[in-house]
Amino acid sequence: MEVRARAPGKIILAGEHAVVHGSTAVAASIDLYTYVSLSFPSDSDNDGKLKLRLNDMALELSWPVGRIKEALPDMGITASSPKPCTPETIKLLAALVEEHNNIPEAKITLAAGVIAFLWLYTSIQGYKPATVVVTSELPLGSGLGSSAAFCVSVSAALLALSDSVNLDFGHHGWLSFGENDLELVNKWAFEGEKIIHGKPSGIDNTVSTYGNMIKFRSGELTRLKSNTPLKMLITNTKVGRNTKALVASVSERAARHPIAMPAVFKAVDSISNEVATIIQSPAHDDIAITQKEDKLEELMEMNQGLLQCMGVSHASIETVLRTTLKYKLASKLTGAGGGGCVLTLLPTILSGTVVDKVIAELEGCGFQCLVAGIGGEGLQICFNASS
Ligand SMILES: Nc1ncnc2c1ncn2[C@@H]1O[C@H](COP(=O)(O)OP(=O)(O)OP(=O)(O)O)[C@@H](O)[C@H]1O
Ligand SMILES: C[C@@](O)(CCO)CC(=O)[O-]
Ligand SMILES: [Mg+2]
Repeated sequence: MEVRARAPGKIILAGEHAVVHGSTAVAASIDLYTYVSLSFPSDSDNDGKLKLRLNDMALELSWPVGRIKEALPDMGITASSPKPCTPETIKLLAALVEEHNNIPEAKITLAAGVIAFLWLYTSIQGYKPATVVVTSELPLGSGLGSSAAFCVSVSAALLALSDSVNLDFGHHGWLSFGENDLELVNKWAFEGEKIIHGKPSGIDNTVSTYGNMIKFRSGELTRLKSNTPLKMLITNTKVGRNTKALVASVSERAARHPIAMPAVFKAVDSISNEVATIIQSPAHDDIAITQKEDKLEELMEMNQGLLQCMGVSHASIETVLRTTLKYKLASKLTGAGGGGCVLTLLPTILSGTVVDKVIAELEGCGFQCLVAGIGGEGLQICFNASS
């Protein structure tokens, strides 16, 4: 039996970073997915190994399961009750990653993802030999939630072949989890995100699990019903960055300015709440749609200004902002910033010719543009009984 899971990436429309400090944020899933397949070997091809193939990194890692068992304290399988990985266990897992696999220096940020994988695997499936293959349509480390999509799809595949969820194994095609199972996947994915991000708010794994558009504050999810389709241009500056380091830098700034920074976070909270209200407000004609879009553009610009206050913008992001402003279009960074991706609202009345011109100019700067579908399906799985 093989199971495949797919979990989407996301954009944050308002509130990144501030959400880590208790403010509201608004996020939507995008139609780019990370896929994970999990299969257990038959008796004849069981070589006693856990194999992890990371297609996006062109890497195959493997460990004898006996060695994993020997290296870790006896934790037992805790699939139905997610728990955090202790700093001591992270060290043991890091040593296992180093011991059996030479991750090239250029791919070293990958180690945190592999440690998260091993934590999820051993907690949910124990020490069974298996093959796990990961492939993603998302650019990694660019602000589109690749780490969350990775943690959600890995957790879902592992749980799907455990006794802790209730699924129809005979179902053909993509299948959604029930509410309780979604909650379990989301909790495990959050534990994985903690290993990769240090101090995640949980918004990325939550929007990847549930899909659509959400408002999120202090771990609380509110599903939003958008009344008008939003079209966003996503520009990848291709400047590499690391969410863990950026989240830590904002926390350090907050510690240095204990009066000023909470005021910044509070302003972001008001912006996110206004964005959520506008998104859900009815718009029956073109004039109302344009009015909504004008307000959203202004709020995006205000949010970007506050992200600059937090110190997470970057010269490449400023270049995208200046370029889109020439066409009177509003933009903001999305995700952790420091490079990565920028969102530009494409108003409904904007002509295709202008969109083409903006894209050509941005791509002329060496950036990569994509127009992704917003607010689609969250996590789904698919069984392949024949394998
Ligand atoms: N398809 C994948 N294969 C292997 N590792 C992955 C994959 N996707 C994500 N990762 C892990 O996640 C890390 C990137 O996470 P990071 O949080 O820095 O960026 P992001 O999630 O893309 O952006 P953001 O958190 O701002 O939305 C990678 O270095 C790797 O450890
Ligand atoms: C920067 C951040 O706010 C969003 C990253 O997509 C981190 C988080 O909320 O965990
Ligand atoms: Mg991430």
